Amino acid sequence: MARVLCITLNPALDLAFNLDALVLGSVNRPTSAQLEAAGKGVNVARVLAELGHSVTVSGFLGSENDAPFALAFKQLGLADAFVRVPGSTRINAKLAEQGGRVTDINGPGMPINATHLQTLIDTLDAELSSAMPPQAVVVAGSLPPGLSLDGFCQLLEHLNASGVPLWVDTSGPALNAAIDAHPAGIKPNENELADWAGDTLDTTPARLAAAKRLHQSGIAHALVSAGAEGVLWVNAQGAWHATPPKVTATNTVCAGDTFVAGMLHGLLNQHDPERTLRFATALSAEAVRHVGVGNANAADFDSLQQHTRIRRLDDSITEGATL
Ligand SMILES: Nc1ncnc2c1ncn2[C@@H]1O[C@H](COP(=O)(O)OP(=O)(O)OP(=O)(O)O)[C@@H](O)[C@H]1O
Ligand SMILES: O=P(O)(O)OC[C@@]1(O)O[C@H](CO)[C@@H](O)[C@@H]1O
Repeated sequence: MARVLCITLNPALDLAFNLDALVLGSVNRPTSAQLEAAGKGVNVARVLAELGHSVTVSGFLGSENDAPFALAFKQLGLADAFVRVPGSTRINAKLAEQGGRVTDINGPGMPINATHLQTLIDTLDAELSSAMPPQAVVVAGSLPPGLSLDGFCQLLEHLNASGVPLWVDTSGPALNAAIDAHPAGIKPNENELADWAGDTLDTTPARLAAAKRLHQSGIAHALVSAGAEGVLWVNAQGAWHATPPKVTATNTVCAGDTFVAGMLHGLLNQHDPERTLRFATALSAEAVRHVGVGNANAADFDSLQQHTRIRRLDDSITEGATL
């Protein structure tokens, strides 16, 4: 099993409510509520740890409410390299209705300054130059207030310079900056990538063209996801489309993070591309059936994998996928 460093610059406590139907402007009484240490990189770390990898988590945490994170990291066996900064980590509300609609209310997060960023870079340097350095680094989620795009680029350049494959999953202007940094892997969804692509990506050919452009720009693993319509993957060995199995989607919040973790799991284990993509797609479909990340130990996980459709989109030779 591999060592992975998962960085969440703007983590969150996710407050997930299940509601029959959300009524705006009224008192809503959810049927259940759950508070969990989260944020995209933390979610990726959860999945990888459950799959048996050795995972270190880092980023910025508010020192005033870090107890639920410390507890979750202990329970999951995650090594905690988060930099504590004054203040409270944000709380993001996830309102899931019976019909499958999910409303996310994501707070801005705690302000970060240049000293905090330098402390983080020093912390990450220590991880990267340790006797057992990570075999992959993931940076996932939005940027906290005070962390400029220049600061983000500086961080990405620094991580890239270590030579460890870097995967980035973010949105908005930070996504464009990440693409320019040429990480090893990237997985925007079709809406997040539309701005960079200069077009709506509402068809498979449009998403394939965008994924090819991403790959040609120097990104080894270009992935574009589109919810239930599946995901496109372009790398040096070829191009694939995966269609997830049909499931009842009750909470899609962690689907993308589960997918990224599933891809890394396959690549780090040097599984072939089809097996890698099938596993990641089935695991992310598993995730949308409930609150939280996907569970590869679900009783019907084999069946979910069997009902995941993988299509090769080109004629090039398939070899083992590498990170
Ligand atoms: N309704 C669904 N049914 C089956 N699988 C789904 C569904 N929604 C998402 N998935 C799976 O999850 C993967 C990622 O989903 P999506 O494209 O919504 O990513 P995302 O927008 O990054 O997710 P997130 O909500 O975590 O930010 C998809 O490629 C698919 O495999
Ligand atoms: O505001 P960001 O950083 O873009 O997204 C944060 C977030 O919505 O992403 C995860 C799901 O992917 C949640 O755990 C978390 O609340």
